[in-house]
Amino acid sequence: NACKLMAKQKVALECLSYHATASTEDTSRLCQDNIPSAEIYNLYSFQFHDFDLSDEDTCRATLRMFLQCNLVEKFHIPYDVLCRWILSVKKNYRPVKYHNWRHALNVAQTMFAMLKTGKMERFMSDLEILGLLVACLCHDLDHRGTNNAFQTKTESPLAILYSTSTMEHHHFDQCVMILNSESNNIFQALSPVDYKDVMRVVETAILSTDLAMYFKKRSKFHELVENGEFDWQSQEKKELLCGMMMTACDVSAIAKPWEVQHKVAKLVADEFFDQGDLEKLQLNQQPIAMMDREKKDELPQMQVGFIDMICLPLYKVLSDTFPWILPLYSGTLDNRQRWQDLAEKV
Ligand SMILES: CCCOc1ccc(S(=O)(=O)N2CCN(C)CC2)cc1-c1nc(CC)cc(=O)[nH]1
Ligand SMILES: [Zn+2]
Repeated sequence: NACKLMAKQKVALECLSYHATASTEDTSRLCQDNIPSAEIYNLYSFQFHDFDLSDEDTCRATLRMFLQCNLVEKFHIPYDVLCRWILSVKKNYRPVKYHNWRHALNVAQTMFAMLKTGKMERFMSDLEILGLLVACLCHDLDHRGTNNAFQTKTESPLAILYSTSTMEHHHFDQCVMILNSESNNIFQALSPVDYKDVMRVVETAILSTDLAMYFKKRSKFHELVENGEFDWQSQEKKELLCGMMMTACDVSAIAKPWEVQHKVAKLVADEFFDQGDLEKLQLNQQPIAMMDREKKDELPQMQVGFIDMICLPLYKVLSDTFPWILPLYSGTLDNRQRWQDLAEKV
């Protein structure tokens, strides 16, 4: 009957999440590790990159960020649960060229730097800081290296489940699946009210990483900044600010020193080109220029467009209110010149 079917499905899901979560060995190893300082990992800097970090270092750096924000004490997160959760999140990223675990780490580190070095933490409650870090680490979980349009075009099961912000709903789903897995719930000690609130922060933040949502919300955000909005404490305004911060972190590779930006842009391009190949072969369709490796010469000009359309306006409006994140604006401006020079050479 239906109850038995539901029970079977529940068991199957738990079994699935069992295999999707970290092993006991990996967890205890990370648990015993000594965790280098935030300065050793350069976590306070807007120029951070992960190129020299081993996989284990990426997990230790993530632990260090939680420790620096005192989140373990404030929310009574059992240390072994936090270690297991970090490893489970890492395990649920696929080895695609760009939207992998290291992208998630970089996005979380930019959030950490915006909160600390950018002094934005003063506008955030501890619960919001916890939710934002968790959202950054989980925001692209189980990404397949293909975008929302591709899910729709191929009528993938995900597009049938979610017709808008398809991938972003799936990323949040995966985040919930991990939290509901045995000894992976870092929110286990929170009160029911706090649990509901932090899950709302995480869900809103992850869904706001759909660039289509960013375009919708940013005019409202500009309006608030123009009117000299300071308190940012109303629920609606806070969610708007958190959404803008998530996009700022998600695209922050554009603001990194040129050597870093150049390497990361190649990873982005390679992943886009792989999708373009799939569209040509699987769908017999001509991909958009951004995903067509025959048009790689147009890449520098596309980056200038990306900077002008998405990145600079966002970093400008954010740094108008939060001046200490200006390095994101200036770093992007420097890279704009580099891409412009390359665009003129071709
Ligand atoms: C580097 C390979 C080319 O990369 C791009 C090409 C075009 C544009 S776009 O702004 O014109 N635009 C974005 C919205 N799409 C719906 C339509 C196309 C953006 C990028 C880009 N995106 C990211 C975020 C994943 C990172 C990055 O470095 N570059
Ligand atoms: Zn992302």
